[in-house]
Amino acid sequence: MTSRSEPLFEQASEYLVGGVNSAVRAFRAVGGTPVFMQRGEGAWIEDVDGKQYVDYVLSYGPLAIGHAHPDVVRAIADTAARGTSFGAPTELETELAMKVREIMPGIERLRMVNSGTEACMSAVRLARGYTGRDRVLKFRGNYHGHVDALLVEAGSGVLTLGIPGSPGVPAAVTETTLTAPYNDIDAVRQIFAEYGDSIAAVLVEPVSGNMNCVPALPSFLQGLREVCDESGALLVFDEVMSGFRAALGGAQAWYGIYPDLTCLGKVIGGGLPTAALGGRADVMDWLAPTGPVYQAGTLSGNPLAMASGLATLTALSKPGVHADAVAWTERLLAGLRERAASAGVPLLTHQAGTMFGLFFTDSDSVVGFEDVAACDGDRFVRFFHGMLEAGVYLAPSAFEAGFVSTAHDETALQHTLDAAERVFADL
Ligand SMILES: Cc1ncc(COP(=O)(O)O)c(C=O)c1O
Ligand SMILES: NCC(=O)CCC(=O)O
Repeated sequence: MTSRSEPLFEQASEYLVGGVNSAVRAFRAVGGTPVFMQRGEGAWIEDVDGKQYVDYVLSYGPLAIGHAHPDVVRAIADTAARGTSFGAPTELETELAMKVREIMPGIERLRMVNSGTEACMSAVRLARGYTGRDRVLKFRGNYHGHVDALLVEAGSGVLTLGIPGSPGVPAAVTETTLTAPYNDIDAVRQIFAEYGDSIAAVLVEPVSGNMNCVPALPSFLQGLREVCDESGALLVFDEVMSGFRAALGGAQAWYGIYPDLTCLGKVIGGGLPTAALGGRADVMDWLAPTGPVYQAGTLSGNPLAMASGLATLTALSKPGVHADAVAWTERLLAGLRERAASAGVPLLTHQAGTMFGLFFTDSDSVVGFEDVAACDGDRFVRFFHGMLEAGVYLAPSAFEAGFVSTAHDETALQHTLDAAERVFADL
């Protein structure tokens, strides 16, 4: 079947690098042409040929209440009609910050930024400024945006495209970056025994969503909290993905383990470009203008993004709304496991609230990058294309997490499970 996506992609590739504006959108790992989309409503997206898909990418996470939610569309339109940006404070910025603090009480003070990358970049600078130390520790397979110092053994597109450490990042910049295997607290303790006095921060995805979906072991996060408390390093949870998803209050609420700083992104903007760094007021106040650590942004706290984020978090935090989406995700995964088992396809699933992971493996435990890499990649590629053909949109990589929204309903569930039953039969 020829699709309008093919000529559009060919044309795009003449003008845009690789035809895309984010490396993960290319179909390099699965083959074929990226599908061009033209609209979305609720759980569904429509491609340029008019074909409909149940969407489990949701713009890589932000659309927690689905596409084009009327509250979000109205909030953006009403705000835009009054002006799109001022370079001066607006009430909306405080309103969104208040909403975030209501949902995540550990976050006393925030700074709005434009992307998850910026939030993580500023977290590293702030931690270094606050502690007067240079080193940071991150984990293999975790992704914190394309921050120079953090593009070391990173997940997401770095993994998918097999780019080990990115050219263009000077060795001097990553000399102060230490890495350890995810979920391995003994390795962390060894690193702290050697470098503890010079570590400014430990950055971790408390639910890793960039090497497929791998939740941290509670003992691992607890251990990180302890080593940070003992050594004076700051614990930074990168909740760009897990925020408002692992639980409404993020992974920190899910585990009951609280970081010093939190990076937020994706859902906080409800599909418009905003993100935030937040945390303990005494640390956050080291940022300019109250403190000496410089941070700024022309469009930071943009009114349209604030309005979109506020409408999204308001709808999502109504009683039972997030919980219903979590229950829906459970039914999705149970249905997929049941159908895979009937077809004799080994399938392990992970769930963290409205995030999920599918692993084609006989193993009953996936806790680190090596376990993810050992899964059957060819089977994933066949599964991906089969589901795409059947009208189910998944990320084009076995190293990405899946996402569910509050708009995913019985129709979407049945459509997905019927598709999976047919696809599993041919795997
Ligand atoms: C955990 C995590 N941190 C940081 C980022 C970077 O966010 P952005 O793509 O908005 O720069 C992402 C996703 O891209 C992410 O999943
Ligand atoms: N897991 C991948 C992402 O969350 C980011 C998407 C992107 O870089 O476009």
